[in-house]
Amino acid sequence: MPDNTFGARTAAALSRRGPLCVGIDPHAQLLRSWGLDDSLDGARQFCETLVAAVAGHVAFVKPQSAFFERFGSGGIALLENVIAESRRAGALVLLDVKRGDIGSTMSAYAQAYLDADSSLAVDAITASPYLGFGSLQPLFDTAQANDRGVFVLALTSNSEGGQVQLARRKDGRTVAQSIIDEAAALNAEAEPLGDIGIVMGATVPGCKESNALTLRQSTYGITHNVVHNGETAHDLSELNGPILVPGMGVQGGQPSDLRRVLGASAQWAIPSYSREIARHGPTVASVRSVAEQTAKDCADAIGR
Ligand SMILES: O=C(O)c1cc(=O)[nH]c(=O)n1[C@@H]1O[C@H](COP(=O)(O)O)[C@@H](O)[C@H]1O
Repeated sequence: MPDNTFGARTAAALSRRGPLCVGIDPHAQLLRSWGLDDSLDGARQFCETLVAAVAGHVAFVKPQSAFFERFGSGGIALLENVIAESRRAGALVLLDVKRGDIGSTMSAYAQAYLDADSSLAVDAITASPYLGFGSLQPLFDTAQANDRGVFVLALTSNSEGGQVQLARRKDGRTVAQSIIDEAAALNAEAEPLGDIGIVMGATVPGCKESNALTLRQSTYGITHNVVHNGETAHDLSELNGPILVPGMGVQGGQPSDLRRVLGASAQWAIPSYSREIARHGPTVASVRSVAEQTAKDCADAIGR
């Protein structure tokens, strides 16, 4: 297996730099809390500081496209700059765009974000499988041809996600489990890791392994809730791919949730923090220091 695949580059980055993804979300409230205007200029200063603080130190940075798109063409130019500077500093860039459309349109998104010739080309993007997992095939094909990756939403961190993602299919699996299984099929036999990641929020119910652990403790008085979680609990044991874990920090997720949600697959966790890290700005030193401490806390929790 060539060293240059996205899976191989991810495994190397997690070993070398530790398990952390820092979100770059030029959010109006964050800009104001840094004493900046909620304007393109403010966003530029915010991004320059974050990139200087973390892109040479953490495994992944994750700009969220919407926070750039809101400034129009100037915002897209800023995003291009963030991508180029972050990659130059050695971070893998995961662009959070959550694209999901019919296959022919997905080919155009693939060209925009995963084709090496595009000015917006990144190492990986997030994608939504809710027009059908197969509709994402053009992304998978372009990613493979360009040594890039795709992170497919499985069980998201927001409380509304379960309405769709925990629904049961006729075969008894949850929709989320079927997405995990489809990703696993694409990653089968890849070494050291496949190119197709999934997204699992830190705020979701535990995986089968951690539920088994909790059920064993049921003699000590654990509630019905645990049994219910057990029924919809997911199984990641065959995934063989990286797992983006948003919902950390401000949304309530803690490093200890990594094992609870991912079980042994936590070794491939990429815990993602946006506001929780950025709120320590506006200095490069304060942002870098909290990012380094957070990466260490996550590594300790995972046992990396
Ligand atoms: O794909 C994501 O990054 C994502 C998935 C998810 O399930 N939940 C989630 O909050 N996110 C993103 O993570 C960022 C929020 O991170 P915090 O500021 O750390 O809460 C936003 O950019 C969200 O779009």
